[in-house]
Amino acid sequence: MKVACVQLDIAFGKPKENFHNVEEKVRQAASLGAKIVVLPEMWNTGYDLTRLDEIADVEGQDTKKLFTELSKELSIYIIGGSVSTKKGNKFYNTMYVTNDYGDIIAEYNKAHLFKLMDEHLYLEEGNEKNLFTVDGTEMSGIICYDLRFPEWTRVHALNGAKVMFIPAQWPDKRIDHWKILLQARAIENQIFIVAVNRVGSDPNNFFNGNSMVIAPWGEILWTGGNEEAVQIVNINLTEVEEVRDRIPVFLDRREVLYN
Ligand SMILES: O=C(O)CCC(=O)C(=O)O
Repeated sequence: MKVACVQLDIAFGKPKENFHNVEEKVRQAASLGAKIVVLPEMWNTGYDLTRLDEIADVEGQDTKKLFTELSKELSIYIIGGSVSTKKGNKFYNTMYVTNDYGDIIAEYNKAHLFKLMDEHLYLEEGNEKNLFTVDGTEMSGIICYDLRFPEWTRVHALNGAKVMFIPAQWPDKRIDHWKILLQARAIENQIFIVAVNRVGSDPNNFFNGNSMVIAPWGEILWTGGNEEAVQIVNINLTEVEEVRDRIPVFLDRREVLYN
């Protein structure tokens, strides 16, 4: 299955520019043969949180329109990273997922808000898991800081996810944590991890990419550099069962000990 990681720079607080860039890159990914296209976190506005009332996507309308149209036209799944949304009078960090017919098959609000970037002051946290099916295979998506909570990844794996997508705006100063945690989550859950970080900078942080695709045995299939990139990576889904046969972690769990 061909997955495209779209590692983007993001224009701070400028949704129009970002929509333009995203459309161009998604088209490029499709032309390279991608079946699934993955975007980074909060790509519409960046972390321009004080202006959300002006710039967040109201009810996700603009994002949903772009994704449904592109997915249908190009016959691709879009794992839409995330966008800042306004739903009712509240703001969220929201992932939309569309299938290759242009239907929205998932909508997820980031569950763990990141205090170091003031998310808790402006955004509401989500309370639902995020599971969806791509060509018959169960997959899932969490967002950035969610990665630091192994129980959150585990609960998705226990619910059948064989691939986990993780869009992010993870700053360069903690990029070692990003790489190690991604690899650990792949190995401990015996799943594919497809993690897409942004590049560039905003008024508070520098982002050096290092998007990653990791196989269930822990092999790193691709690591991005620190510039924009549209990278196709082929993942072989049968590896999940092969790895689980080799070391049957899920059969050996002792649920009774964990509460
Ligand atoms: O956990 C981290 O170090 C980074 C998290 C983050 O940047 C985010 O959740 O937006």
